[in-house]
Amino acid sequence: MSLSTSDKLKVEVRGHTALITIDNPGANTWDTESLPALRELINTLNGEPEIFALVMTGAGEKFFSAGADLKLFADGDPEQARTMAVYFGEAFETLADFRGVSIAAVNGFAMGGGLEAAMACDIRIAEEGVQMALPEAKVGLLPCAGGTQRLARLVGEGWAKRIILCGERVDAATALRIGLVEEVVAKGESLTAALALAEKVGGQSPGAVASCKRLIHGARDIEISSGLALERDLFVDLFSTEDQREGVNAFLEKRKPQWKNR
Ligand SMILES: C/C=C/C(=O)SCCNC(=O)CCNC(=O)[C@H](O)C(C)(C)COP(=O)(O)OP(=O)(O)OC[C@H]1O[C@@H](n2cnc3c(N)ncnc32)[C@H](O)[C@@H]1OP(=O)(O)O
Repeated sequence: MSLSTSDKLKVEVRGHTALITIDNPGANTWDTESLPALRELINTLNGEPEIFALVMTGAGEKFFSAGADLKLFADGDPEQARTMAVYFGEAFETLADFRGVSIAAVNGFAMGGGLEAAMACDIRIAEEGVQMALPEAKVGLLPCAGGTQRLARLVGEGWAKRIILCGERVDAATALRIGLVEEVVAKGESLTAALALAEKVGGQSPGAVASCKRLIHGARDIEISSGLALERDLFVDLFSTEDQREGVNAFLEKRKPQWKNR
């Protein structure tokens, strides 16, 4: 049984990692089929105790994703625009809240909603030569899939303004320098690098990882005193899980832990 409800989103499970490939012939654009499918897929993965990480990449060599299918905006229909904005929001917020670790293997152009998908992931690995942009204003639109919010948080307001307000494209080296991606690898190597990183997640307690992700995300929006209090509470909560005892005892017994995700 396929975990995906759309042919435009291929899924393959490799160990503890779900490999998601955006596969919409042309430019791997997002549309009214693939966005709800992504949201459903992440919800399904959240219920799969054996899945600790996901890797997202684009089919082919040229595009990670060129963003929204611009054909959908040709009529200037506000209702259709709202539908798309809601689909984007629901899909990428669900992706950002994925219980495990998400890694974007940016193997080609990441434009508009394509870059917004990558930014909704926890970590981005880009290939030399790829270009990234939020060029929505060039076509009279604005990034409505988290771009104005996530880019500024990742790279600061100055670079977010250069990229969004000036329509500047960044290459992989610049993206690394400004903090838009965490690693740059040779052409054709992003998937291997992303899967290798995802493999490392498999060595960590999934419950502890989920709590840490919640704390890191919360740190953006709450007072540090509240964040520190939540950190203590979630630390104590781990002691109600089997994996906490398994992790510490495996270390003391010099063996690999067997995570049960509970
Ligand atoms: C909330 C989200 C909003 C959004 O995401 S709005 C969309 C934001 N994205 C963009 O504006 C990117 C648009 N695409 C481009 O600017 C260019 O592509 C690239 C610079 C990425 C690559 O340029 P090049 O190498 O010349 O390729 P090519 O011939 O333009 O693209 C191959 C085929 O893909 C189609 N395509 C590319 N992007 C989109 C798109 N976003 N929506 C619909 N079609 C797209 C083209 O038209 C063409 O098609 P054919 O082969 O039939 O001529």
